[in-house]
Amino acid sequence: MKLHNNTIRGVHSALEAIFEEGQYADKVIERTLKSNPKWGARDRSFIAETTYEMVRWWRLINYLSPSKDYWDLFGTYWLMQGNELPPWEEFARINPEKLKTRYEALEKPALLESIPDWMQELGEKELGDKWAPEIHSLNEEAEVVLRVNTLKMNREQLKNRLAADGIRTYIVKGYPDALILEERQNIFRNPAFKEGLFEVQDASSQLVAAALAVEPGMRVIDACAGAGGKTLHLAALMENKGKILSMDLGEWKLQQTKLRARRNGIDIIERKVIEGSKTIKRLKESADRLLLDVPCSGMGVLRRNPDTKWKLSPESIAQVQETQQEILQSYPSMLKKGGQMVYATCSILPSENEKQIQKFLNSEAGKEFELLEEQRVLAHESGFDGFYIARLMKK
Ligand SMILES: C[S@@+](CC[C@H](N)C(=O)[O-])C[C@H]1O[C@@H](n2cnc3c(N)ncnc32)[C@H](O)[C@@H]1O
Repeated sequence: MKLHNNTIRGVHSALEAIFEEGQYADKVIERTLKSNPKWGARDRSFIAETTYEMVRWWRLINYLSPSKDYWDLFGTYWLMQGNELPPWEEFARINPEKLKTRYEALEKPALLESIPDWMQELGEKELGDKWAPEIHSLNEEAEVVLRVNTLKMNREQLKNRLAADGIRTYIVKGYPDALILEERQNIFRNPAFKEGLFEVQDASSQLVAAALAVEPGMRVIDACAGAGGKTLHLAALMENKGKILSMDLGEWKLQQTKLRARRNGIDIIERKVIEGSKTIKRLKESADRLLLDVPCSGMGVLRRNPDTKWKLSPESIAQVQETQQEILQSYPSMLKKGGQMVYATCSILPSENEKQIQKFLNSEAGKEFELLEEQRVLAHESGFDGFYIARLMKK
């Protein structure tokens, strides 16, 4: 592949914004591409992919690179990918043989997998033998997975519709609404997206709403709804009949659900900002089903958000664990007796998952609950994101 000076500069400025200004990788890439409308499709995908991969391998690249200069870092990455460097003076400091020898001598797993030392220790402690294959898998590029909006068409129809536009997809057993793109591309530009025929949602994430066993006509609360990915799926499973109360701390997040619901042809969603314990108390025993898609470390979705590796810390994980238990202690009061709830995270750490559920069940608030099933979805076993899903019933 031929390298172009200006696209490499685009990657440099994106990396600068991510590492020196602490901005989120996905937002930075979106902005970089938007501000340079002259770049063609190839240049765009080069910039997006290279930035993501350099963020993912940042620790290893920095270890192997002769300096912290962005040209040295890029050149090192380019060689690591098995490419050759053009004879540009920008790459004069890089010695491919030296780099290869240094790489081959590496033994430290945290360097080889390009993660912080604390993350390696935590992963080993929590997952034992499963950690090595899991982190290896979490370093791979994520696939683009669609969820067909069954309110508008079935999966086969969507598959054919996309095929007519030259977009090839395949299906995987066990995920009834999922279609996976054979080739990565900007699918949001396709008219089928604008018509609300699908959402982009990882296959593991699609298991969450499905686990809640909703039925048309039910009253459902999605208590950590964010921008509404699972809310939309719940509405489709309910055939757009009944009521979903979509709640979160921030109004701006819930606003996004409004637009998405309109595109999806959904009109059973009500939004409510959580203003404190009063909001929760007012909804006592009002829901047939409750989804707690709680905030988490995001350690199961490192494929999609590789910058999480560098933003997380043991302290931030401890803090989010506190929030998870607070939510478990208070929100289930919104569920009717005989109702069911799902607690889910996109983390692979038992301390955010099984251990939180056990702590809840052993507490006063958890006394009335029974654990019906739990699924630990690991990336290296499923091929998709890492998730945890527990279904409980209020007796
Ligand atoms: C994993 S995300 C939710 C993703 C969303 N369900 C989806 O499918 O797109 C967790 C959400 O919990 C929200 N959150 C954080 N603390 C909360 C709290 N105490 N109560 C309710 N929501 C909270 C965050 O704002 C965030 O949107």
